[in-house]
Amino acid sequence: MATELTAARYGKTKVRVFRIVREGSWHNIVEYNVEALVEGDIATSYTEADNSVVVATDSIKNITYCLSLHISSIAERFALHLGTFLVSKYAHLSKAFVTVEQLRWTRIHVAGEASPEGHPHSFYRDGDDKRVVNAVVDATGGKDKLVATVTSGVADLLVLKSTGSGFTNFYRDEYTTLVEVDDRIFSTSVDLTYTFAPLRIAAPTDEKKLEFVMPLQKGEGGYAGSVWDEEVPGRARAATLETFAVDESASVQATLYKMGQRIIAENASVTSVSYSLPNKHYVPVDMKYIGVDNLTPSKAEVFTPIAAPSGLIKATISRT
Ligand SMILES: O=c1[nH]c(=O)c2[nH]c(=O)[nH]c2[nH]1
Repeated sequence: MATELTAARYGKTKVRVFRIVREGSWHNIVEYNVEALVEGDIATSYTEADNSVVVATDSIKNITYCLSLHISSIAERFALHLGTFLVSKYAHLSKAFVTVEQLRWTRIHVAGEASPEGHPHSFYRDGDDKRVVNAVVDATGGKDKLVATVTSGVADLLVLKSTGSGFTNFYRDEYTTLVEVDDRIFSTSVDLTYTFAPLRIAAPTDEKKLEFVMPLQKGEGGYAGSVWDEEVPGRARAATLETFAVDESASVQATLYKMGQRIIAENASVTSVSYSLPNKHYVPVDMKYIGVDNLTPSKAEVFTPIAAPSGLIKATISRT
């Protein structure tokens, strides 16, 4: 029997990092869940039990912690830093795939407090949605010609509107039982990713590569391609929420497209936007048994949330 190793990638996942950035008594915090996987000349570790080519996943975890000392609040920057480090430090590793999931921590505001920016060291979790960054750092064209592809976005942003949504004029045939409605609940858990133009990254020159800090901020130079814009995550989240709220939704599909159009329009560095939107159905309860009309869409007040099945609407909108 002939076999061949056709793909191989390994690394550490679920590396949990919490970092305090101390500016005297003023603290900034970030919490990341990190995955860092690598590809390269590692085939013999699978095919010949040759561990000499394996940078242990434990070491990859340790590197993640070390680079955490350089964390800024910009998850993209951290992901690129880690990916660049891995392919620069190890000659035989040619690609790094880094995913950073950032959890929400928002500063608490205390009534009468001195600082309008909030409490110096106290925070709360103000939502279960996460910022998610995927960075691929590719050294296959040479260690001095690193190319990075970055997609960022939001996961698990749960939204609901109680009207301003309908679904009519859909295709009908012998399988159609769905009734047209001009008023319904629209709820979804937004998964959004947006892609930046590929970046060229200056190879680290620092001998001690741990001290190498990514030259990724505006004006620092060292990379070509799109201009890095730290405001994109906030704008993309706001565009998603606001479009969802104000759109007189003809369908999940139509609202999704408007959200994507707005993100592309507002963010020059974004080349494409993808959404994955489950249509979380809420079914009006038939309350005829107590003489209440709860089935007329615009009058319905009592619903059963249906966990499964749900619709699932996906699309990518690209700049042309
Ligand atoms: O917005 C919607 N899009 C659909 O494709 C669909 N299909 C369905 O049954 N309900 C809905 N709603």
